[in-house]
Parts: sequence; structure tokens; C-alpha cells
Amino acid sequence: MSSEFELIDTITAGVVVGDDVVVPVGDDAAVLSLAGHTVVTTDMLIENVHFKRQWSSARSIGRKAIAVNVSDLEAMGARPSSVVIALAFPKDLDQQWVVDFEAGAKEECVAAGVSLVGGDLSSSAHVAICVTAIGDMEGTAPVTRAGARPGDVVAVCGKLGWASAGLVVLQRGFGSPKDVVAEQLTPSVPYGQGIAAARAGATAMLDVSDGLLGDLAHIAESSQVLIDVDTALIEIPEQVQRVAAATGKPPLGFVLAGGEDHALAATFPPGAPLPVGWRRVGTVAEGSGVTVDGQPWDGSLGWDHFG
Ligand SMILES: Nc1ncnc2c1ncn2[C@@H]1O[C@H](COP(=O)(O)OP(=O)(O)O)[C@@H](O)[C@H]1O
Ligand SMILES: Cc1ncc(C[n+]2csc(CCOP(=O)(O)OP(=O)(O)O)c2C)c(N)n1
Ligand SMILES: [Mg+2]
Ligand SMILES: [Mg+2]
Ligand SMILES: [Mg+2]
Repeated sequence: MSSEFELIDTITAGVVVGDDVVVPVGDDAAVLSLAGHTVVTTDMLIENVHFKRQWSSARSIGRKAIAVNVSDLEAMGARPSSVVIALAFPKDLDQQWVVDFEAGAKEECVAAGVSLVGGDLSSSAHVAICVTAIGDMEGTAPVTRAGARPGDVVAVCGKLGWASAGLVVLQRGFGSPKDVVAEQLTPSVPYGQGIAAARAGATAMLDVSDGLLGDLAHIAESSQVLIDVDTALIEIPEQVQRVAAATGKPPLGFVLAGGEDHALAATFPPGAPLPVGWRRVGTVAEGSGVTVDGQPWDGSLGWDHFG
């Protein structure tokens, strides 16, 4: 059993530090040197709400904690810079779990191109994680939720429906199809695509954390427009179809309302070529709210912590 400070030394050994870090992890606060406007976002991951230790390895949870946060930086069109990780866990938890969690977090930091510059440890009844991610606009304009205009094209980049199919599989006590379960345990965030979309002229953007329809409804509300999703443009992955068939759930529901894949969804001016890897899913029109094939959607729009 290590002391708190021995554990911090173990966790922070070998962190990869970017050029924009002036004072790294280990002091009272980190100091960064950013070229443009600073972008800040935070998301928590709570045991039994966002993950279960029976389902996920510590390493997967560490990776997911970083991925879901950097995803929000991508969604602004920012360059991801750094993260801080606050972690609370039961006193009787095997400390190897914590070391493995941090190893996963550091691994995802490298994949996402961010430096781990700080954090905090505490004890608590359940594992609770809070990551704050910092990015840099580097002189470019943020892509908010408020810029969509009638006539714009709605497009997505990344997976949709996989993570929620994985959740259903895990909830039923199964472990396959393996690739949907893997997506639930650690989403494959399309790193770099936020900046690509911004450069391609995206007018509004967000990451799909709660569900495509529910998240597009945020753009619709902020931009005061209507967003219509065209199901003829929606591809339902074969693995998701298998889970739908096995569980008797409608396959489209996973893709339209399943959360946690952290695809990026954005609107682009009509006629603008979409960046490579993006696919059209709908259209922006005058009006309000979200429709599917021109009709209101009577199913769930996505996850609601208090719904
Ligand atoms: N406790 C809070 N205090 C202040 N702002 C909050 C709080 N919780 C959420 N927000 C803000 O509300 C907005 C929506 O939050 P959320 O739905 O969690 O965003 P996302 O899905 O992108 O993570 C964000 O701007 C977030 O910063
Ligand atoms: C044990 C468990 N139960 C349920 C879920 C499903 N789930 C939890 S949070 C969430 C939505 C995304 O999380 P949130 O905290 O809302 O992220 P944000 O939108 O703030 O980025 C979903 C679909 C899960 N991942 N694990
Ligand atoms: Mg959030
Ligand atoms: Mg978001
Ligand atoms: Mg988020």
C-alpha cells in the first residue's frame, strides 16, 4: 500500500509533456503557454452511472475519461492542449487499479495529443472521476452550437450506435459482439476532425455524447433552426443490427438516440465539400426542433441523467 504522495509519483512518472507546458505536473498548479483563446471543458465519470468496474478494466476507464473530455474540445474546433484528472476511490480498492487507470489515461493522452498537467486524489465510497480539458483556438473562431443556418447540411464523423449497443450487451451479461462492447468501454473519438470541420467551414458543431437526436436538438435550439435527419442517409452498422435483432430493439434507435460514441456532428454551408471522413445525415431548415424524415420522432432522443 502506497501513501498518497507515493501513488502520485507512480502515476505521474513518464508523462509526455507538450511544447505548450511551461510548468508541468508536480507544482501547486500547471502553467501553459497558449497561442490563442483558451478553451475549457469538464466531464465527470461516476461508478455505476458511466461505467461498472465489473464491465471495464481500469485501463479502459482511464482511456474513456480522457476521450470524452477531449471530444468536447474537438467539438469547438480547438487544438487539444492538456488535461487534469481528479480521482476519488474507496480506501480498500487495490491500488493497482489506480495505477492501471492512470496508465490508460496517459495512453489516451498520447493518442489525443494532450499533456497530463495535474490532478487530485481523494478517497470516497465509489470511484468518481472528473477530468478538465484545456484547448487552444490558436487564432481561429470557435465553432459553437449557435451558427447553423437554414439550408446547411448536417454531417457526422465517427461511430454512431456502437456504444449504446455495447451497453445493452453488457447489461444482458454478454461480452460480444466485441467491437460494440469495446466502443462502450472506450469510445473511438475522431481526433483531429474538429479542426478539420472548422477549416471546412462548419457553422455549428458538437460531440454526440447523449444521442444524435438529443444532441442535434441543442444545435437546433441554440441556432433557432429546425434539423431534419434523413434516415435514407443513415447507415446501420451490421454489428448494431445484430444486437438489435438479438434484443428485439429497433436498430435505428441505437444510431439516432444511443449515446457515448462521441462522434462529431456539425452543420456545413450548402455546397461546401465535406471533409474526408464526414457523411451527410440531414438538413437544416427554418423552424425549431428536430425531425426524422420530416416527422416528429416519438422514441427517445438520448440519455438524460435525470429523465
Ligand atoms: N454544474 C454546472 N455548472 C455550470 N455549467 C454547467 C454545469 N453542468 C453543465 N454545465 C454547462 O452546460 C452546458 C451543457 O452541459 P453538457 O450537456 O454536460 O455538455 P456536453 O454534453 O458537451 O458535455 C455546458 O456548457 C456545460 O459547461
Ligand atoms: C453503468 C452504465 N450505465 C449507463 C450508461 C449509459 N450512459 C451513462 S452517461 C451517458 C451519456 C453521456 O454521459 P454524460 O455525463 O451525459 O456526458 P456529457 O453529455 O456531459 O458529455 C450514457 C449513455 C453507462 N455508460 N454505464
Ligand atoms: Mg458534459
Ligand atoms: Mg459535448
Ligand atoms: Mg461532454
